Amino acid sequence: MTQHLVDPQAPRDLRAFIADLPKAELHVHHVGSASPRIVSELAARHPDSKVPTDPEALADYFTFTDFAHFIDVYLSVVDLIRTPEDVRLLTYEVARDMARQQVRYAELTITPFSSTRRGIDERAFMDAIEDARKAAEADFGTLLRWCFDIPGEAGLQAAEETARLATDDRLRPEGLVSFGLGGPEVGVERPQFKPYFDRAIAAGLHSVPHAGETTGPQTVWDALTHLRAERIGHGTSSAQDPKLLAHLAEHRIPLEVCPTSNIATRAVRTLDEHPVKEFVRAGVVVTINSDDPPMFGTDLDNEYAVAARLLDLDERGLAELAKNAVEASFLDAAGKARITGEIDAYTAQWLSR
Ligand SMILES: Nc1ncnc2c1ncn2[C@@H]1O[C@H](CCC(=O)c2cccc(C(=O)O)c2)[C@@H](O)[C@H]1O
Ligand SMILES: [Zn+2]
Repeated sequence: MTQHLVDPQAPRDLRAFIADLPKAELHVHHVGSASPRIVSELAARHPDSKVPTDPEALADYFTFTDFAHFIDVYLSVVDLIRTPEDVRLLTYEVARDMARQQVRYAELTITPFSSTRRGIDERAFMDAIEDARKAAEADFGTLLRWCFDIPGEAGLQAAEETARLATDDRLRPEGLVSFGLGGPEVGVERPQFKPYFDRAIAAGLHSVPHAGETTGPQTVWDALTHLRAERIGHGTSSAQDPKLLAHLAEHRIPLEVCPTSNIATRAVRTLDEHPVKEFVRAGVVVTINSDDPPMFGTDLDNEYAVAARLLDLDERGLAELAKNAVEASFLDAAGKARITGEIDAYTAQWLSR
């Protein structure tokens, strides 16, 4: 792992504030959220897997030479999920880990194609995530919603399958709110996915592709123009194009920024070089997210601590960041008002101590 949990440079008091701050997370992957505890449990069920279960060996296994290496390792964890019960366990336990960090609402990016192509029945898959969503809401008070993403590198057959699973009324899960596109960007041009995004948008889903994580600003333009993106996953390279930054700011297209992820996959060299400051300076709506937290040795609290340092934020600034995520989410108005109210009440109470 490239980074120790909880940014050691963040003041202790600010870390305590973050720990209990009610939060929303908009960019976090389902399989990429499997903690060592969850990985161990899945590996015990499937002992032929090459994924190590010992936490120290796992930390080493989760150290990446580049983005392609990260995807290789990611897919080995995907291979651990073989039955609907694995899917349910993963989803429910991920919600438990989120609730511990006071995450009230999360849009979890799920790649159903990866599961159906590995032989999990599509109906059973949908039932497993929905069952876990309802149980997590009842048991932990964390609301989960889904973003189904196309693994772009797997080609148009994967796009077709993902669009079908997301738009077929008999299959489409109640918690599904958005449609995405992930995986490597090099050689995976965004415009080819337009027909699939058109179908998803026509079915009432929001468009949230990854773009500008591992390629330049043209990919972000393509996501906006061809895929009608309402938010951008990462968008890191937008910083290279002032016109793009102005466009994102003017149209209030939020960026889902995942600082530690960008270091772990070597998309950005060091945290201090991360362009999040430039986004804020340009007036772009920034949300802070964890992406694949255990794989990157982080969690959402740590990402807020990193953001506080990079953006020089106090408690009020952190509360604004948390509210950005609620506002940029696809939760209904009443749900947004409730969580925003909780953030304000918590912050006021903290500052009046
Ligand atoms: N930081 C990230 N940036 C981008 N994506 C990320 C990130 N983190 C996690 N992902 C996930 O990785 C998946 C990629 C999976 C993939 O490429 C693939 C290719 C061929 C076959 C198969 C298969 O399953 O058989 C899968 C994406 O769909 C996305 O959900
Ligand atoms: Zn991602």
